[in-house]
Amino acid sequence: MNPDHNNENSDVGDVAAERVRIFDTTLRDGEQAPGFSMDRRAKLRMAHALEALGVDIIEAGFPSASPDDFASVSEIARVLRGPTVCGLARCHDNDIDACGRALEAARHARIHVFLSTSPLHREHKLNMSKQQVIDTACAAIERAKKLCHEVEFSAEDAMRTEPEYLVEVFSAAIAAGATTVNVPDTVGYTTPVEMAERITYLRQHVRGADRAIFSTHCHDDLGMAVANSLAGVAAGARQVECTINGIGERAGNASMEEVVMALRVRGAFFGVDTGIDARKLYPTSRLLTQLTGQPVARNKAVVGDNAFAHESGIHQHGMLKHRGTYEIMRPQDVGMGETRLVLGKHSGRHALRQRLQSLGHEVDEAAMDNVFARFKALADKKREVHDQDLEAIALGMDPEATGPWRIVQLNTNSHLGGSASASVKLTHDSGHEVGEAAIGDGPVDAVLRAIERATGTALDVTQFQVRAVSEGGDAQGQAQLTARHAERDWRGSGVSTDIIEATAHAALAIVNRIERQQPVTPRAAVAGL
Ligand SMILES: CC(=O)SCCNC(=O)CCNC(=O)[C@H](O)C(C)(C)COP(=O)(O)OP(=O)(O)OC[C@H]1O[C@@H](n2cnc3c(N)ncnc32)[C@H](O)[C@@H]1OP(=O)(O)O
Ligand SMILES: CC(C)C(=O)C(=O)O
Ligand SMILES: [Mg+2]
Repeated sequence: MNPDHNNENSDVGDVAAERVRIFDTTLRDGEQAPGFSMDRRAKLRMAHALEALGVDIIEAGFPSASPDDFASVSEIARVLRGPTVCGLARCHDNDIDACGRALEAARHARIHVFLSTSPLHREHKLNMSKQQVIDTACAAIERAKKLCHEVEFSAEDAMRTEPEYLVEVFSAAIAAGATTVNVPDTVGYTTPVEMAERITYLRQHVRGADRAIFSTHCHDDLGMAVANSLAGVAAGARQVECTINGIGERAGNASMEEVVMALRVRGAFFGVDTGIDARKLYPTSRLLTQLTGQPVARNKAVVGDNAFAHESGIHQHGMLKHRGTYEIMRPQDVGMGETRLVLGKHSGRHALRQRLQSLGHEVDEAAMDNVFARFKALADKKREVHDQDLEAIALGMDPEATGPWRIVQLNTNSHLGGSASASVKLTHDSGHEVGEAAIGDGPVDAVLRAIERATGTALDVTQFQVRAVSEGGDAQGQAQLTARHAERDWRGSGVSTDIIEATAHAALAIVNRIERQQPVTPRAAVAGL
């Protein structure tokens, strides 16, 4: 690789710019954690999303780790034209050369070499003296520099390293050609005050500090990764290493969405911003959960399901008066759709009335007490009260009623690589029994079709989710279905040790709701079965 070919994206000379570079390591540190491995296709998909998001540097992998990681880094380097593509290397000639080869086709490339500097790591892991660490790091940086103009050096376990020694390490690293010096809190041990002090101290004492970007790389073992990264920025760090959803070794890395939104929402406090298109944060987070199969917690900041959802009556009342009472950013700012006022046992009359009005039900003051009491009674039993439940209450019907349809028999048959068939026998409260069979793309589809035929109710399924609600081989599965019917969304759920049966119960719950709220002549009655 020509070491000068990527000069145009160089960090050097740009130190004063008040923009914080976002260095994404989802595809390296993020996928290093158990359960988060991604294959080449998944990594490439993620890399495109990160490019669209506007990250400055993508750490695409560790080329020496495996042939697939090498191939992933090469491919990402070849296809991405915007961000700098970076590969990680130990201070080993083979690692550095492999990194250089993997990045050959990159428009903007960076080799990231690292070596531990803390006493614990020097003594027990590397068996190196202080001077050997400096010499090894410098030799590695010089080798990398011959392959690539941009070289980052990380002092692994920097926050447990003697500060004066760290000054010597970084001074030597910059003299050897490092353009970014990274200060990792590898084990998530530090605190925000210490991080700010350390970055300030290093910027004051490292020789050649004005020729390099100082960077943070924080882990979340004590839940302070984002706070520590922001403290580093406040003290002058101009690169933050982070990951989508905060994935990474052990408890993870600093979460990109949190860092980015903190810098944006508290822009006046920090006085710096990033180049991230924040409206793509949520879609990118969702993509990662799909590619890894690892969901984020409901209460995760910025991208969790509850980040913009309110169930408590007092908060809902405030939100109805002024959004700013309980939200410091809008869900739209991070690409997440609308704020949700979820009705549950903590909700009050203001939110209930507003939702009923939006559903077309004006409830006068006299009737409201009764509607509210029925709503609370139901909410005590259910986690969330849905629109259909509210409609039933508003119409004076029983939201907990079951039937009229019930399952008597269910059989499914599926063949590997082929279609599946299902047959159902249902009874109707009117006394009729009806049996139907259908084929489909898999047993779930076949069962849904058989139920549609048997009940005469068309279900256009828009969402389908199955999750375990207990543990072990005999775990209960809960199926949740949302279906479109008569221009409305209808929800139903079913629980069984057999997920196909759970699905059938969920579908029937929807059909029953539709029938109870919009009484139709059941097919059984029409057919006279
Ligand atoms: C803090 C971090 O996140 S560091 C990055 C961690 N990521 C990974 O480890 C993922 C990828 N790693 C791998 O696939 C493998 O560990 C490989 C291919 C890199 C190396 O595998 P192996 O050669 O079998 O070594 P192994 O992983 O068992 O041990 C690590 C070796 O690297 C050495 N080492 C560790 N860090 C460095 C470094 N920065 N520079 C030079 N050598 C290092 C260790 O001392 C040890 O050396 P030894 O084999 O001479 O005892
Ligand atoms: C390789 C380095 C930057 C790292 O991941 C760490 O120290 O946590
Ligand atoms: Mg790390």
